[in-house]
Amino acid sequence: MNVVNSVSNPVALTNKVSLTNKVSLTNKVSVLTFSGSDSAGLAGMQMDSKVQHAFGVHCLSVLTAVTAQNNQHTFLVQAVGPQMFAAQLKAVAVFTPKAMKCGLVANVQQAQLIIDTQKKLGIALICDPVSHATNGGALNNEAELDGEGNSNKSVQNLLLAHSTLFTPNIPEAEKLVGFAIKDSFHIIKAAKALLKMGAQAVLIKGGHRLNDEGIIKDNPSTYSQDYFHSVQNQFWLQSDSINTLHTRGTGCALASAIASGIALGYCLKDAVVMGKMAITQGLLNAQGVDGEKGAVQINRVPDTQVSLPRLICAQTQTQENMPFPDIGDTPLGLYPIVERAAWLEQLLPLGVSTIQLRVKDLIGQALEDEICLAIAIATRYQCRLFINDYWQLAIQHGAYGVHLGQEDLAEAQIQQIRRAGLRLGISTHCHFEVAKAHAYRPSYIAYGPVFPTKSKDMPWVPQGVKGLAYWQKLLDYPLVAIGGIDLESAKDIHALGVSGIGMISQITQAQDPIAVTNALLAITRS
Ligand SMILES: Cc1ncc(COP(=O)(O)OP(=O)(O)O)c(N)n1
Ligand SMILES: Cc1ncsc1CCOP(=O)(O)O
Repeated sequence: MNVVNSVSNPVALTNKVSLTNKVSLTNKVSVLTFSGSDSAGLAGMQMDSKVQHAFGVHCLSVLTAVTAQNNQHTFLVQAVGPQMFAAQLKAVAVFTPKAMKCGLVANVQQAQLIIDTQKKLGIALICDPVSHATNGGALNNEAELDGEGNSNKSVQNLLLAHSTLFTPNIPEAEKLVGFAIKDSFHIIKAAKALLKMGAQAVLIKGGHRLNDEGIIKDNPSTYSQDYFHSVQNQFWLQSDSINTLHTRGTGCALASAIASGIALGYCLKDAVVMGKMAITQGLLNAQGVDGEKGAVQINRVPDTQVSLPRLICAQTQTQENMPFPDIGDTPLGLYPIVERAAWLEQLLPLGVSTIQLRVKDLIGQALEDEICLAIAIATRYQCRLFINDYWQLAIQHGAYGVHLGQEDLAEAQIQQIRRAGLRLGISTHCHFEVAKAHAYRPSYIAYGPVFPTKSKDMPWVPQGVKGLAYWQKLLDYPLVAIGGIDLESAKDIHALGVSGIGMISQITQAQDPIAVTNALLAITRS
């Protein structure tokens, strides 16, 4: 089934409330997990269970095999027999999992039963094709596990054809597509081939094997990058490489983190970003065990900016890898968003230090005149004026900055804005968009809607104060809260320590905009 297209609630197509909001105190959602047991406790079901627990999700555990392995050797692998496999499936049938995850699948019979279960439940299947442990030992080769003579390749082909998301690394993808993957073009070609073979989406884990030019090389490169491909979305997730020995269990952990995100109600592309964040943070926290090589350590929902990948898609323009200029030492504070320059004459004398001109109904000379007038007033009051959308006019007339939405990013010449020395603010509404904004290194990130808003049609679930708190904790960028904020809620939002509070209607529709602005300024200065 297609997570992206088949969710009945249209809101689920785009985003959900934050993780902090989403985890219910009285009931957990579950992920139906099919994996092997790893005697070293570094991968397999042991890792799946830990990761899902970290996300506040319950791990329903159907064991596919028992493996006797450590970091050096795989001693023995025994598939769980058909009777035991069926009994486990029967036992977990009382639950109503929200996603499925499979790792090591021992044989075609198991694969078929997993697929039958997925069809019956109609939930997403996140499939990590496991064939070898990091110690090099085969985990589901045909001789040991499949008495029917079916090869591992047929197990993977079967699962691939029914996966909502399939997450091979490069060697695993190479085996399935039948050609060598040597650069990023081959990765894209392989992703397309895997979709043709039936997967609804793939995430090819390039890991350390890609260098800056997208060419695979043997030495660890400066960053790791994974490629996501579905019919609707294609993007790279790029993170700085982490120098650690303790990398066991990353494949299992990634698929489990993504399945957890789906179970919590996030759409696939957000769950994939969350999964990548979990791995990066988990590698930074990784530890050895008794002096032996250890595993990625995921013990909480990812909550640091260093874990956030840079999301690069076709529309992302070449990066100069330079951040946009900062907004200075003074937080953005109260950030009114107005449609005419005349508002600046009213609000700036009150001490408003950041404002946005968001004109939606003018074109040509009238638009340019409005922008010029706003810049002149803002300059007089030394106020930080951001121009919404019209970046060329903002550059031409020397505005302080530009604010762009996600769609505008594709059309604007970002490098021109950067080279002209203007600040850049970017709107975001979910993990996917925050990771996309991060690739531009903007001056600030705006996140919303915090509450329901009447000022703009928005398909996004309002995040609430808790959702915003998650991003305020995570991001090092100055954060602007926006959407449905009023005098009362402004206090709670300010208390989170956000840099700015963006507002349209509370000021522009107020009976007494001056009084409201003064009251809001008192809050943001407190
Ligand atoms: C501070 C701030 N945040 C968000 C927005 C919304 O911008 P955008 O997504 O470009 O949508 P429109 O404003 O163009 O409708 C904003 N303008 N300012
Ligand atoms: C433009 C925009 N972007 C996210 S919410 C929003 C509208 C904010 O307006 P209001 O403050 O009236 O809710």
